[in-house]
Amino acid sequence: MRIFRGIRAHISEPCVLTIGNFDGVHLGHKALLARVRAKAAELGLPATVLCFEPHPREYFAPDTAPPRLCSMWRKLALLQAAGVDQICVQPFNADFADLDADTFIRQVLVEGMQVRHLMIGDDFRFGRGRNGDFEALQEAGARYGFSVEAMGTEEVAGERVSSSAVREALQAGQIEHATRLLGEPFVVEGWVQHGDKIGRTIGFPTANIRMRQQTLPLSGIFAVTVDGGPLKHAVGAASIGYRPTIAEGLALRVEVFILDYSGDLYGERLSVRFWHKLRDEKKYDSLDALKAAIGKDCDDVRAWFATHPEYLSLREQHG
Ligand SMILES: Cc1cc2nc3c(=O)[nH]c(=O)nc-3n(C[C@H](O)[C@H](O)[C@H](O)COP(=O)(O)O)c2cc1C
Ligand SMILES: Nc1ncnc2c1ncn2[C@@H]1O[C@H](COP(=O)(O)OP(=O)(O)OP(=O)(O)O)[C@@H](O)[C@H]1O
Repeated sequence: MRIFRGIRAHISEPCVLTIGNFDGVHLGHKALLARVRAKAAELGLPATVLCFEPHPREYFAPDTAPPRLCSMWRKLALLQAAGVDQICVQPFNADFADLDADTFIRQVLVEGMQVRHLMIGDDFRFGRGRNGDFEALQEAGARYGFSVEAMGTEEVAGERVSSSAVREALQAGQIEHATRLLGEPFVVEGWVQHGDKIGRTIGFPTANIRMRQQTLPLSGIFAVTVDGGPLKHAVGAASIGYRPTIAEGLALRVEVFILDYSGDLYGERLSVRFWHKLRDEKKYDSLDALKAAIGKDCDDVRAWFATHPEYLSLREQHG
């Protein structure tokens, strides 16, 4: 898969194109990408994605933009797995945001990307003030010689699949629903770093995952599986929170206690898959009370996996 930064960076081939943020690469995105890939094969052209960095909402409202579902690296890996041939990552800056719909079509789609067929979602809007729509694209396509196709809405149980819906499910603790929308469990990936080494003193040493971002779309205590280093589909209890029992005002921490494992994971890169939320984080009166709570969490994790055998086949698929 080829990756370009910016539309003027030598995309010299005509292509079948789709555009969007693709945060999380959920089932709606996957359905759209399957259509793009099929059309690209039919026309003998590369299946191409144009996405933006930062996301437009992060550019316009950095303080209120929602947390990302995945890192740029994971997005690229998921797009590659979906059969995309090339990706153009366009910096979203003041100049780009200011392009009106006509200029966007001419400079970006026609001259920059050399689009021959454009596949978009049913709600796609573009250009300054989000003024451009499907009709504008069709009209321009007739003028410039490209075709445009809008994909019908991809739904799961009557609900439109969207990155926002996945975020809302995660925020509400409806992890199984997020899994249905994504088509696989939500993942946090990162390197294991040193924590405060309190966990081992209460019998629950944890792998602390280094996070780049300071916000995540979910919080609390979860049943998870962990892959990476020596671990393959290891079962664990994960905590995403601020550890109020230890002190006030601590930074957000993602940590996992891996059941039935003892060993050194420092410096390993782990993927933590979230299957089920057990509870919210709590401030306990003592470390003993915290220890008892984590012990119960581990029992609950075992019980959850024991009563949900379907996760076994899913973790084989997505491990
Ligand atoms: C399954 C699990 C549940 C946890 N629940 C809470 C909690 O409810 N409240 C809290 O303050 N900390 C909670 N923690 C975080 C602990 O405070 C943390 O693991 C401990 O401080 C060890 O930190 P360290 O890895 O830096 O040594 C939880 C951790 C795990 C693994
Ligand atoms: N459920 C869906 N059905 C059809 N097309 C979709 C669906 N979800 C997204 N798309 C399309 O995929 C492309 C990329 O989507 P994008 O990531 O920008 O939006 P989204 O997933 O709807 O996220 P958000 O919730 O932030 O709006 C767009 O063309 C969009 O219209």
